Amino acid sequence: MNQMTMPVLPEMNELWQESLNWVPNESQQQQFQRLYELIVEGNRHLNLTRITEPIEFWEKHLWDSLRGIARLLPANGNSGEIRDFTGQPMLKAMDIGTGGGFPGLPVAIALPNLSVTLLDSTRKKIDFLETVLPSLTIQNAGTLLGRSDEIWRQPHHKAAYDIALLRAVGAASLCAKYALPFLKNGGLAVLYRGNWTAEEEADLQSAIGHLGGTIESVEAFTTPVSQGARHCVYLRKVVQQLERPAR
Ligand SMILES: C[S@@+](CC[C@H](N)C(=O)[O-])C[C@H]1O[C@@H](n2cnc3c(N)ncnc32)[C@H](O)[C@@H]1O
Repeated sequence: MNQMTMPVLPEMNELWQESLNWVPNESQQQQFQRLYELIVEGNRHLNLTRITEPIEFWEKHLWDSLRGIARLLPANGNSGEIRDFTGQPMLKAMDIGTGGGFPGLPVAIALPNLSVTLLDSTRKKIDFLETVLPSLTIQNAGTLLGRSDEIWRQPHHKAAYDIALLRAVGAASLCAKYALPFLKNGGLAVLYRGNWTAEEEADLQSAIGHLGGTIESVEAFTTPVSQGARHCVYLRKVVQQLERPAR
């Protein structure tokens, strides 16, 4: 298989359907393919990812990104409104430490009604993403340069988001400290993890109380091609934080 040809097209539709009960439409498939090409190209100048083989890219970047928000994916490829547990529409997501755009870019492609902010503290990565967005013709994502532990203090970012996504940014307790200040009451943080231990959960539990967060669920699953172990930890923002989060 040509390195630039990613098997996102019909070959993978069965796997999308079986594993996520969702199949990208043709335009989303083209955007995934283009994203793959742009990441492979960007990797020549920037250290974006070690994952560049087509199937691995599909599994560890596309599928993995979408597995975390599987509960929000509309069935049968239509782009329905996303609602939170109170029935309010979920409109704004923040991908904290997005790097080369994961999980935020696949999420923005899959959920066109969600507005996704791609936040990273590394200028080169944000500059790269600035070139990627027009190439993908994504209207519902934008970039933000800065550190999460500083940006959240700005009034238009504080408690302003419905969803926070964090993958490979640090310990779960640190991710929670980054995420919860951005969330509205009722908002959801998705922590993408590999293995998950009782120690991590205890550490997370003790970090989130004063930030107004609660562990809603922990989902354990394996990836559909290489059967790698994964966990997604879902945190719910239940009250406004009582103290300033630690840096
Ligand atoms: C290992 S990369 C992970 C990238 C991507 N989330 C992924 O899963 O492929 C971690 C990224 O988080 C960024 N980062 C770490 N701490 C951050 C913070 N407090 N605020 C914003 N970005 C941060 C780094 O610059 C880096 O690009």
